[in-house]
Amino acid sequence: MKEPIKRLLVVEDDPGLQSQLRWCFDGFQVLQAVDRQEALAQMHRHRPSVVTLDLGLPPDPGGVSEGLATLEEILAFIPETKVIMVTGNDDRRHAVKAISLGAYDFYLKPIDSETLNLVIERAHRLFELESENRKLQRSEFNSPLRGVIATSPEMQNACRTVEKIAATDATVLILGESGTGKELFARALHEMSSRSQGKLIAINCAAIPENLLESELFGYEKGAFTGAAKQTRGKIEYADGGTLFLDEIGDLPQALQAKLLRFLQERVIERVGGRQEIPVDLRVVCATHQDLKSRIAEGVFREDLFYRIGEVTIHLPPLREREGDALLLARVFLDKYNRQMGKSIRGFTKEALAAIEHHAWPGNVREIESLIKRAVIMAEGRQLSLEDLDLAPVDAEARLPVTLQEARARAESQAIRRTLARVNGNITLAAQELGVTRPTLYGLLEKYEIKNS
Ligand SMILES: Nc1ncnc2c1ncn2[C@@H]1O[C@H](COP(=O)(O)OP(=O)(O)OP(=O)(O)O)[C@@H](O)[C@H]1O
Repeated sequence: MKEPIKRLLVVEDDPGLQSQLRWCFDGFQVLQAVDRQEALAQMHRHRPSVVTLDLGLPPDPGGVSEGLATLEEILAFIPETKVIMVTGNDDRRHAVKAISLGAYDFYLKPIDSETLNLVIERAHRLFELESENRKLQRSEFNSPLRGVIATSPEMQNACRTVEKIAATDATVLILGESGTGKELFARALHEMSSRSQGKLIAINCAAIPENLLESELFGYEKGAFTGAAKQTRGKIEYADGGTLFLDEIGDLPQALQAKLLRFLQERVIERVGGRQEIPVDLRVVCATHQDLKSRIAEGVFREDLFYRIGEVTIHLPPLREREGDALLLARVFLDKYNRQMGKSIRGFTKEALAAIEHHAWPGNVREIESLIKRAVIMAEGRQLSLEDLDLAPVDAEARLPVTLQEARARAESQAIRRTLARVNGNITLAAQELGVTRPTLYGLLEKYEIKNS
């Protein structure tokens, strides 16, 4: 395999140093720039992994303001870039400031090419390691199904079911609230199946008026009804060899339920106004957000059709019941819209993370995606905040602990409060129940600021 090109950008306004630096790096394609504008143009064009940046650049060659501003703009554009500040000896203080702004390292003039080579090689290796790591993380996050992002056990299970049944011809029923990914799963199932060369034809049974749905699904013969000017194939015929996705199957009118059942049993259709039986070979995937069992109890959905379409049933839980998925989706969508809109927002504030975890997400994945998209467009800071997301803050008590230490502290303080409440504030009894000495318990009350009244 061809090695990727290693690119280094040298930002230096001194022509002597510039030509010295041009030739001293083995294995790198060296790009050059003399000021901020050129440096950013090179960043946009070549995206180098490492940049050496002179702190004193025109129009402020004697100061540091232009060097620091260039550093900030490079990092705002590609935060992962390894920027090495090249400074004079008396600039040490400013070099440290540059590190606090996100520079990778600094290097004091005069330049010793051998040492600088080592520093740059190491920076490049770190850049590569980090980007490899990011790729691995992404593939870990991504389930085996294309486009499906999930980490919760419930969703991993749903993905495994799809993998298992993809190669079969089983009719599949996908259940879940609106926005949980039913259509996404239907598409993934189609793509993994042996019918992926065929078409996936989707039809929303709730969106088409009842009198049109029959001819839409089954097609019609010329003259079947007023306006039927020519023979027309229906969606089922179009899906021949592929997959038919019937969304909102709970809304299928009863007359059509009987007709669909017949098709599922006999695998032939008759166009509206026709007598000829036409064989069609396809897989049917249905979805609904409704509770079909209660639709059956109400007498509006056929029980025999329910069993026929649900040879395999996949439940997609609402987002609020998927442990860890909301945060993961938020991060992945932030990444996606950062890239799409050329922004470089670095994650979320702590409060925003807690709110994302606790929000009920009635619109599920669709809601979280559009929220993050809007926030990326509107946000002005480096991180997305509660205000950017327009989410309600979570009170500290309910917030999930972030570190193990926090988790332990929270559990300890909760146990103490509960025990004290149970024993009516009796310290001796509480200490006994909790298995600690009285002095230890007093210490803990102080630590967690618990008032024993
Ligand atoms: N696990 C997921 N990973 C990534 N994107 C997802 C996931 N689940 C859903 N989405 C995205 O969320 C949006 C809504 O998903 P989809 O249309 O599949 O939901 P649905 O359950 O069919 O909704 P409805 O019942 O309203 O038709 C789509 O843009 C989809 O790509």
